[in-house]
Amino acid sequence: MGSLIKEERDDVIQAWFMDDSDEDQRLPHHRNPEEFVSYEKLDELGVLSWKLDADNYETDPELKKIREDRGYSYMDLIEVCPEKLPNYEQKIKSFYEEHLHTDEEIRYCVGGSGYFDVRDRNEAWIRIWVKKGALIILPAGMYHRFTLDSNNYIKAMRLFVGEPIWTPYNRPHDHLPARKQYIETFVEKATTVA
Ligand SMILES: CSCCC(=O)/C(O)=C/O
Ligand SMILES: [Fe+2]
Repeated sequence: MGSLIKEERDDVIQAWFMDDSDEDQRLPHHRNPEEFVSYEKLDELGVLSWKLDADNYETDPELKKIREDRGYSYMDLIEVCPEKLPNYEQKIKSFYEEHLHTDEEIRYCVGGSGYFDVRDRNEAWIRIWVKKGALIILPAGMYHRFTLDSNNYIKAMRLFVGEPIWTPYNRPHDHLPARKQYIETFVEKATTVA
């Protein structure tokens, strides 16, 4: 995972660069050889992650603190499977269209698993596999998509600051302020390093 020291998070979150194959989106799509992506690299892209106690999410003090620190007042649960999600086929298709949101996308996997794919600075796809216990935050303005894996089920907590806005803006939506601000963070980081 880029670092030789194993982290607790590795059990529930893994990330790797994707191959270019058009095969079933629910397959892992590793490159050959596999190229894993470190948390540091995800962090540079603005993607944050934690491993939490998903069996006790209702009382978990760590989740409570993250919500308080980041102002996540809204919370609901979504189950992605044909029996539980209305308009399942349509939703699955739209989740996998490359899109961005004008706010963070915060998802906490409390059951099942799935893949969040995000673009790196060179437009390569990074696949982030989340399993039970993984909380991830994708920054506003980042192009991404979501698919179930071959287990075909995820139960996720959705968090938000205030009233949620779920609108996906399919690529291209480069003119949106959220996208411009996201790009600007790279420019700022590059300037700071130089
Ligand atoms: C696992 S939650 C469903 C996916 C979703 O809400 C989203 O916006 C994907 O980008
Ligand atoms: Fe999204």
